[in-house]
Amino acid sequence: MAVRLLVASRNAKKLAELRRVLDAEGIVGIEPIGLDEVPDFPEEPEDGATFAENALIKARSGARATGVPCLADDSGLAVDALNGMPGVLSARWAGRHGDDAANNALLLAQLTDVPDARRGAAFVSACALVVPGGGETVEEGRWSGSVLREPRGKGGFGYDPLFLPEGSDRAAAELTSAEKDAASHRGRALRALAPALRALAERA
Ligand SMILES: O=P(O)(O)OP(=O)(O)OP(=O)(O)OC[C@H]1O[C@@H](n2cnc3c(O)ncnc32)[C@H](O)[C@@H]1O
Ligand SMILES: [Mg+2]
Repeated sequence: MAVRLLVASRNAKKLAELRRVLDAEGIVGIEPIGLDEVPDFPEEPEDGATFAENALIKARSGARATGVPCLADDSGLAVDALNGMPGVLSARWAGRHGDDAANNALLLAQLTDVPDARRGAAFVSACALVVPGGGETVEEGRWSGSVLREPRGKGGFGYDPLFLPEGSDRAAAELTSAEKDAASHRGRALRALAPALRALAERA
């Protein structure tokens, strides 16, 4: 029988990406379930200083509350000219959690006078797996690029319309899902976690 794996994200588009990458990895014996399939539990504040700490906060609380192995992602955009911010504050950069349009507008305004040569940035994802009684694993993935001067494309979510991946002539929001997953911070972090997920499936 398959091991249930709670994929703990309240961001529907991020959740879809996580499920897609898990699917593509073809890990036999894992059945991903969402937060809507387990009883409600209180959310803990994502107040860690790093993506890895926050990913662990989320995965630990999901595993503790449900007794089910839990996978969580914490991610964001680290902009060179802003000393790595918005970073762990990416989801609420303009003040209101998850307001992508306001976050993008504020980021653009902050970078108005930053020349093209200094608009470097990277998406970072930390993916954490916490198994009750079975340990914790965290893997990080990075996707380097730069911040555009105006939004382009309708795909993805968050800062994707403003992110030009290194070596690409299309913004992240102009890529197909498969193209984004192959290159993205989240795709890389989750693929690095695949051995731990396979071990979990085999243990059961
Ligand atoms: O914590 P959960 O419930 O998973 O959902 P969230 O949206 O709050 O997720 P985070 O706390 O990890 O914040 C991540 C933010 O960083 C940005 N971000 C992360 N990955 C991104 C991606 O692939 N493309 C564009 N923006 C991204 C986007 O603004 C997200 O809201
Ligand atoms: Mg969050």
